[in-house]
Amino acid sequence: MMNVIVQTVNLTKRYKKQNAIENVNLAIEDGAIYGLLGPNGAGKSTLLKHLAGLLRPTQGQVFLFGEPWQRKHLWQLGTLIEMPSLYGHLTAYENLAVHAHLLGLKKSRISEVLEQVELRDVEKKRVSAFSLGMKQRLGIASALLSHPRLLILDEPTNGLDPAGIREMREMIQQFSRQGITVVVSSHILAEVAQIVTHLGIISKGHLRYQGTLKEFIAHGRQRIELETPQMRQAELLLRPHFPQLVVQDNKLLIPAPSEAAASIVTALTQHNITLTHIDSVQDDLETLFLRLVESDKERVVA
Ligand SMILES: Nc1ncnc2c1ncn2[C@@H]1O[C@H](COP(=O)(O)OP(=O)(O)OP(=O)(O)O)[C@@H](O)[C@H]1O
Repeated sequence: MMNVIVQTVNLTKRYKKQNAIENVNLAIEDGAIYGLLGPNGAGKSTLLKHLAGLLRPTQGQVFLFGEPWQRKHLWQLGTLIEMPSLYGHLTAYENLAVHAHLLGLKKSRISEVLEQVELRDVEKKRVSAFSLGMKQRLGIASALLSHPRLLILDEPTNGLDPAGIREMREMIQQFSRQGITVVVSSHILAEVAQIVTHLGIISKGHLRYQGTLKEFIAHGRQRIELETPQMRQAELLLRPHFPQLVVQDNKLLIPAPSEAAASIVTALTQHNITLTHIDSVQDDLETLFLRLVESDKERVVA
């Protein structure tokens, strides 16, 4: 069995009248790249702040590394939540030196983390001249200083251009290869889908899905799409077997796995119905994600 290093049990945070998160049971395995996905206001930051000890739960518990949350865990935890706090008038190196000093770390560690986030050649540049992406990377460098086992990145791709997003993805994969478990939140599935091993989907404060990316993809509905000049006959023939089939854009859409295609072709051929096109189609990740999130639209978090 895999080692779960982050766990929340019925985690609930209430702000005045509203639960920002409600009964969230998160389980993150050691070595995972866990994508926490959800639309704006879903509760991602609130959840991650609890893991970082920045918020206290209204109800429920947080466990890190198999123990109830404790301050000592901060040594094994690197976080980038909201904008990193940086001194614009100081250089990248000096910014990290401030943190390294507070943590009692050797100066050599600063160069190592600057290397890891590829900022070594601009380490003498003032941070006020940095782009957003460079600032994000410097924030991550700071989070890496204490050799964390677990890295929590809240929307690190927010506001980055496509090249910056790709660099961030590559960096996360690199951290993972070094043995760091990474939790990364985003409101855009496509930005992290290529790299995550696990997904948690949160909507209106509820964790709506949690599992491996593979399991998530398997959730996608499969359908067979076919085209024929004898649409009406084909529909009449197939509807008794597939009551949920629909006709759309001159195609028959049949909710069925790809294995059903062979028997469909046989049945149509036996009835002299000509097929001009047949294909097996699976919902893409974005469609699945939106379906989960939208099915929650009417839900009221009280
Ligand atoms: N300090 C606060 N006081 C009152 N309500 C808050 C506070 N912080 C967050 N909320 C509310 O809790 C809910 C969840 O917010 P949260 O910031 O965790 O969402 P999010 O998924 O991180 O969103 P985003 O992608 O926009 O950052 C929202 O409805 C938000 O308005």
